[in-house]
Formats: sequence, C-alpha cells, structure tokens
Amino acid sequence: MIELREASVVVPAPEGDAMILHPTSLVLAERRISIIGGNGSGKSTLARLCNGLIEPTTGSVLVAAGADPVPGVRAERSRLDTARDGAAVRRLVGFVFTDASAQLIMPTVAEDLMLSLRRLHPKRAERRAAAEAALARFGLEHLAERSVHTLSGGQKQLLAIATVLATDPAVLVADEPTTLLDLRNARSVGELLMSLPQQVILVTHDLDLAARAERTLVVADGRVVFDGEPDAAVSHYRELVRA
Ligand SMILES: Nc1ncnc2c1ncn2[C@@H]1O[C@H](COP(=O)(O)OP(=O)(O)OP(=O)(O)O)[C@@H](O)[C@H]1O
Repeated sequence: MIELREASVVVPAPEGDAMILHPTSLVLAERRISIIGGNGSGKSTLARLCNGLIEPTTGSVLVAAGADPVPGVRAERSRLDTARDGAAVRRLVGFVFTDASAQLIMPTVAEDLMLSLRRLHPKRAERRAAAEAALARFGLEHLAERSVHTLSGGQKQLLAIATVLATDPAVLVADEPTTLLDLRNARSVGELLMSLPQQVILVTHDLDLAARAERTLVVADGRVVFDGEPDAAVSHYRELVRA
C-alpha cells in the first residue's frame, strides 16, 4: 500500500519553478491500479513518486513496510517514507521503465538477473540457481547466455520485469511497459502484469489494458482529475480529449 499525503513536485524551469504535480493525496491499496492521461500530464511523475525515484517537493509519500523486517529500518515502523528510507522503499517497490534497454546493464541475460540478486543471494552458486529459476518462470531460460543487446524488444521487456520481480518486491510500478512493443508482445506483457501476485501500478496509453485494473486514475495538467472505476475513468479521459 502506498499513500501520498499532499505530495507535490516542483521543478526548476527557465521562467520560474514549475509545479508538475499539484498537491495530491491518495491511498493506493487495490491490487491493480492503472494511470492514464495525455502526454506530459504528469503520469510518470506520479509513478516515480511511488518508489522514491522522485521525492516530493512538499508533502510525503509513504509505503507500507509489510510483515518482513526491512534492513536498516526499525521493526516498529510500519510505514516507510520515500524521502527518508529510499533504499528500503526501492526494495519494496520495483519499477519497470518503458525502454527496457535502460534497465539491462550486464552483458548476458543470466548476469543481468544475477546482478539484481546479489543482495538476496550473496553466494554465487545460489545466485546462479535463483537467476535460472527466475528465467524459467518467464520462459526465458533458453536466452540465459545471450547478450542482452541481441534480444528483441519483447524479450528485453520480459527480462526487465523478471529482473525486478526476482527480488520479490511487494509492489511493481510499470511506466508504459508496453508502449514500445508490437501487438503480440504488448499483449503478453499486459497478461503477465495482470497475473502477478504483487500489487501493480501501471501507467499506460493502452486503454483496454488500463480498463482491466480495479481502479484507474486520470491525470491532466499535473492533477489527478478522476479516480475510480476503470470504464468510467476511460470515458472521462475520452471526454477530456474531445473537449
Ligand atoms: N525534471 C524535469 N524538469 C522539468 N520539467 C519536467 C521534469 N520532469 C518532468 N517535467 C515535465 O513535467 C510534465 C509531466 O511529465 P511526465 O513525464 O510526468 O508526463 P507523462 O504524463 O508521463 O507524459 P508521457 O505520456 O509523455 O510520458 C511534462 O511537461 C514534463 O516535460
């Protein structure tokens, strides 16, 4: 569960500071939440606030710590603050980017997964076994020794998601994960995201996918202008575009 309390984001701009997210309060507890809206409306800003990639300029963003102890955080604290507990928050809230290439940094597929597992499995042999299990879960085991540069866009996005999920975050935030994919790959990544046990917060321009969430936020001009049932949210967004 993620809570925004009057969280705003202000960035420096040539003509003075610009508020790209107006003070926003939300409790994000549903298992499937989608975020839709026009280009530049503030969707990525909202998504990045959820795992501390961006810190709020004012207000705060809190993440439920879950039942397991979080390294570096005192046990009695049930809420983590993205500004104060950044590293712990990023372990609880995984983030998938639009362009998976930006996320894949090691030469081979298996090494990339092993990199994300180094904290969870300090011993190399265990790390290798965990990486192989994670690849098998996503049907990528045959690619283990391939260079990440030779993967197709769909394979890269699946690997990026596998890499983030390998450390078992409680929440997955995905920022337009299907935008660069063809129809078949977009469908399979969409299906995967909808089938995960984790809470998923999905920014997307795919309105059919967005409508499969339990709750949809519509963002316009740095504000959440609709928050509720997905079909009604999509209608609201279509009305905004027509206006
Ligand atoms: N660091 C920054 N400095 C200045 N302006 C920024 C910065 N980050 C975002 N913006 C601006 O804030 C606005 C919202 O950006 P954001 O990336 O959140 O939009 P978005 O809804 O995700 O757009 P898209 O659908 O095009 O990805 C845009 O006008 C963007 O140019």
